[in-house]
Amino acid sequence: MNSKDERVLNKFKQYLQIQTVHPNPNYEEAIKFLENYSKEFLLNFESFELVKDNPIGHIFIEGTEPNIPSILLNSHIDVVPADTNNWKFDPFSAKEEDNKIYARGTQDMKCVGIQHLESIGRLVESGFKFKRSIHITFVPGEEVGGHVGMEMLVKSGIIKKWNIGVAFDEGLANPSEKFTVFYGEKAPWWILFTAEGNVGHGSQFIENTAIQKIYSVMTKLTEFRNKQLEILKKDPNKTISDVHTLNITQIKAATPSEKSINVIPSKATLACDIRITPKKSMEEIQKLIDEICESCNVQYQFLQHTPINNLTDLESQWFKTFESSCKELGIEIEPQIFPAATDSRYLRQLGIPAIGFSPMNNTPILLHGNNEFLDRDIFLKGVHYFMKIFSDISKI
Ligand code: MET
Ligand SMILES: [Zn+2]
Ligand SMILES: [Zn+2]
Repeated sequence: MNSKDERVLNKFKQYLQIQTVHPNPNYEEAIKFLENYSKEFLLNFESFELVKDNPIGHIFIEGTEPNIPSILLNSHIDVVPADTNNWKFDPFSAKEEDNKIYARGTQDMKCVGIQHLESIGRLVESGFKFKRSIHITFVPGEEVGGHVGMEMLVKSGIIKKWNIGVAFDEGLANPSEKFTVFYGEKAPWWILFTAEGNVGHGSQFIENTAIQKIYSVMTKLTEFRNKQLEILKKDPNKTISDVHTLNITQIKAATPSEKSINVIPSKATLACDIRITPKKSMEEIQKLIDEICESCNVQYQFLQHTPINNLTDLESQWFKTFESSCKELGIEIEPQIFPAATDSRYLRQLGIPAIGFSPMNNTPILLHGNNEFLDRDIFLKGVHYFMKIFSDISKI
């Protein structure tokens, strides 16, 4: 192991140890860490807030042709919670066993954040001159919808100002020898249904209660969910990205006093997480929601809505160059549609081709799961892959 590799492994572990976990991510410490790390490569680092207490880290390297479209390397700083009781080690200790580093964020996606910075830092250090300008961003809030991070970067006009030609963001591990690359993703729609209904004594036959209405909503949503699963199961060539998914993730109803089991509450809510495949029209889903609201006499609101879902053109010069870099590296890639959501959707909405790539082959997909880990050698190889990919793509 050479000293550069030792160093980047330590950086990776330090970043993992910073508790940027919801619901109270420590962004301040992460930004300080990223700033110091950038300074070691003499990279220009700034941080700014578009939403209070949600800092965005930004490294800018001006290209020798600063007016042609630039390259964006984006990662999110935040991670989802981890239930310590179900882990082998403390999920924020970054403990290593059999060459595997265990921590929340090893796969999703602190690995990629470090790899972006380290690969660009090494190239700059070696005297490599980028033709295209490079923007590296570290954004908050991806795991809770991206509203305080990437969505704001887009809405504020900053992304437009940066004149981005191509963006890189997260992907997923692949348990085989191959690497998965994402050229699109499902559109997340998070919906909150609200029912209001009759109240009364818990001993009576009260009609049209809020809970009965929400129960009907649940039945209809579950029917839809089961139909999608059936479509998927029937055809062995289909993957989860070919169908919509739907999960009911919250149900709430109670009188203000939870002890009052004999009082029928006036209000009930249900939240569901729908992921719409870009292979089918969104209209079908909107119709389903409207039909449910009409027939069950409930209201709805979007907690998350992606009205446009663009794909990255696999024939574009950007993707073709990425593909040929991988070929030269001797790694095989499998282009796919991301089954969940990433910040790439905000970029693709602007028509920016985004490539979702987390270089993790021979690795089980453990994002958001227990004992999330990444092998140290796979992580280190990723730095080299990115060096080649970014230097190639900056030349076109
Ligand atoms: N990446 C997370 C997910 O797909 C949060 C994105 S916001 C819909 O669930
Ligand atoms: Zn992620
Ligand atoms: Zn995630």
